[in-house]
Amino acid sequence: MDLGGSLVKLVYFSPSGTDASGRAVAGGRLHFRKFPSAHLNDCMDFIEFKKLHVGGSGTTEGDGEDGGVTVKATGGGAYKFSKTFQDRLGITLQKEDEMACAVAGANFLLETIRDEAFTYTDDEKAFISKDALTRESLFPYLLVNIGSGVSIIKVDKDGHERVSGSNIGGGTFWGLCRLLTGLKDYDEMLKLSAQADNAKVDMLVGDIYGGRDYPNIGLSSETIASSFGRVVMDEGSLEDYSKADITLSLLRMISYNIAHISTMNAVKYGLKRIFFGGYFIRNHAYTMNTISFAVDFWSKGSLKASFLRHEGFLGALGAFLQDVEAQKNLSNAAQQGTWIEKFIKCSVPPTGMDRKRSARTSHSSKGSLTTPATPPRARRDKHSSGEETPSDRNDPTQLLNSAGLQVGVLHLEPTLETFPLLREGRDYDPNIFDMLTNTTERDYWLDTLERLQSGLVERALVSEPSSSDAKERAENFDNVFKSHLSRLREEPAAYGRIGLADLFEMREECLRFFRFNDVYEDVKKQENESALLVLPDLLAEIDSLNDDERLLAIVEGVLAGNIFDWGSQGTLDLYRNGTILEIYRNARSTVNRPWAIDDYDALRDRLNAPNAKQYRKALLFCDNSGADIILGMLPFARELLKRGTSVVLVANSLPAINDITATELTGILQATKSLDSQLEIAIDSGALSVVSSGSGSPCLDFRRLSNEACVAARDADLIVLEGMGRAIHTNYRAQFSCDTIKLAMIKNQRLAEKLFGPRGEIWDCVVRFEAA
Ligand SMILES: Nc1ncnc2c1ncn2[C@@H]1O[C@H](COP(=O)(O)OP(=O)(O)O)[C@@H](O)[C@H]1O
Ligand SMILES: CC(C)(COP(=O)(O)O)[C@@H](O)C(=O)NCCC(=O)O
Ligand SMILES: [Mn+2]
Repeated sequence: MDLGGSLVKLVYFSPSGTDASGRAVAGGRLHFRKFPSAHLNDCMDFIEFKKLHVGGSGTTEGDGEDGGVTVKATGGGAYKFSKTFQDRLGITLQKEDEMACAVAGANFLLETIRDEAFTYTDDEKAFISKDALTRESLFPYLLVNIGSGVSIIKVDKDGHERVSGSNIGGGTFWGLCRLLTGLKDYDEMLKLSAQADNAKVDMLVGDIYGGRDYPNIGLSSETIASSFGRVVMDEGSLEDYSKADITLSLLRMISYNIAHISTMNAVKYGLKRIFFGGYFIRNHAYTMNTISFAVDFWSKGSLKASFLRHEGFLGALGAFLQDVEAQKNLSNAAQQGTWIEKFIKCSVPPTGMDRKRSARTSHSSKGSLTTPATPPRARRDKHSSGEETPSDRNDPTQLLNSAGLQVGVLHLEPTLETFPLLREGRDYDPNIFDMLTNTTERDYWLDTLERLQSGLVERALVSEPSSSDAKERAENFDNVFKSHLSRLREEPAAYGRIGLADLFEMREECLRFFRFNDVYEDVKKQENESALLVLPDLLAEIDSLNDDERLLAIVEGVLAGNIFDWGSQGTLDLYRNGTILEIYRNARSTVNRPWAIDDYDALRDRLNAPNAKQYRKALLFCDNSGADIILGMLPFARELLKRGTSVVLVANSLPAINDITATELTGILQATKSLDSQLEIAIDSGALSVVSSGSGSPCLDFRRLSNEACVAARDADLIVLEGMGRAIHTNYRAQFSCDTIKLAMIKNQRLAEKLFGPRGEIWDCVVRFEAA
């Protein structure tokens, strides 16, 4: 914990415990929460609700006074509230140095978390690349923590020193603002300042020089000559000024002052980089613009201000990292594993937790952590006390906005690794386009996902006909996911450099958060059963063809099967006008060459040339259930097996839309054994096997693949990526160190045009063959 003058910040780790199959796994999640220091009870309620006071990682059980846990704590409140925590929760606060914690937090974030640091110019975030933030290139730097007061710390590779500070900080802004405007809500103050004109309050250079610049010393007429100086000129009193203008003027005064002192210190110590943290910044555009401008101005362009997304949590995270156990666990796990940030706010507990709580609620004055019984409304409490009110807290939309969504939950996934056959290394970006800079694409996909929402919510409801709270959970899912979408519309860089893959994954995570674990379960089951019925005839038909005809029929089968993607509007529309069988027949008869991307000849030559050397081992990354996997990918696998290639089918660990999961696929393979002797032999001998990918998304990020898929890849010489999510939205340009086949049917008109130009059309296909 970091118990500051204004806010209490809490960082806690929830260990994973066991995975889906019940195996113990390392890793877990780092959560970030803040509470107003004035409402310490809310913080203690939360600790009690989450049972953080009964031990776990980051707390040390049984070694505090009275056998309670100890919690690493920093900030003045660690002293001031020591007794309060002991009395109410039996927690012993173990005091840690504030500067050491801020530095430890900053270093950890900079070295570990993707897109943590960014520069800010004219309302635009530019994320600092990981290469600039390695141990070698990061140090020394200046860390400026703007909390209630300001600490200025010089950080070296092996130590730090608080070189300066200022009493004019976030608390000053907040205090003066309250006095001058009567406003108490911090966010309201910031919002106000966005539509204000500080020139009404500040004395500008132009006010003194009769509207002219003062070019000799580089001052434009717009430069503030004297903050609040205009008031004296105008002989004004408080009523004459708008709250908004006063707020902005204060904000600029304080931001400039801090930036100025920081720049002088950076220059004095010869430091090239300044990172600004602390909750004062609040990811607020005006504040960051002002600080960036001032650093640039006072350093004559030689320095740039950088900001941290976890701005307010440096101290609390640093305190957490002081715990020896926590440190050991994290660094062990992080050595092989990956940190993945997920933006599903756990602010709205699933209703199950709600129940548990109400049963044992007795101490709490406000039932503040429960899920609403009525649908949440997007409104703001007019009589806001300046803090999140219980009604705000019950409102997922409001929570997402007011809780400051620029930080997510950090998942430590010790079993996910970079795919060994990925050729690009550090430069690899799975996404086909950059959502941050490409506004048209961003808008299109945000719109598309928004339009698909109502159908998905309906599906979620239908998938749980006998659940009494399904309606409520579906509504919460809808609200939370939509607020993510609107958050991204408002501030595209809110979550760092996320791409389309992250959006699709976020949607799945949101579903899971509201306990919709597999909304297509029955659809998948039914389509798998139907496809299995047809499989023997299809295999007989395929076997009657000669080598070239057979390969072509098999590839066509994969493409046709890939039409069954219930996440695309195009397929959903087809289904309204025809049966599954009709869609399949029609797809089979229309996937004719030439395809939009057609490397088939090269592929055929590679496989069917007279002396062709067959592949040793192939990894097939599978996509959808039903006809796609059973009538498309399995015959393809069987063909490779026939040629002596061993085949590993890689499928999702967790459900995503109607994608086949590894568990389901294992069941399907068992079922095929009685239908086809070749498959039976291959399965029993281990020549055909299934591994899970580690993913629960319709897309694939090769930087975080399951350990078993990575192990399976070691001696593979062919990989096959199937589907729009895995081969187009992601990995379209990815390059691998072995031969690669990318197969997909494009189920979106606009995407087809984007890929193939004006002649591109929905249902076009991609057959790409790339030699190692
Ligand atoms: N919701 C909020 N409530 C209060 N202060 C906020 C809020 N959001 C941002 N702030 C600003 O952040 C400052 C506190 O920053 P923080 O880094 O938490 O420092 P401290 O540890 O001193 O509390 C406040 O003084 C205020 O300027
Ligand atoms: C989520 C998907 C990438 C899955 O496609 P698949 O990988 O199954 O081919 C796809 O359904 C999609 O992009 N849907 C949204 C766009 C649309 O409705 O056209
Ligand atoms: Mn799919």
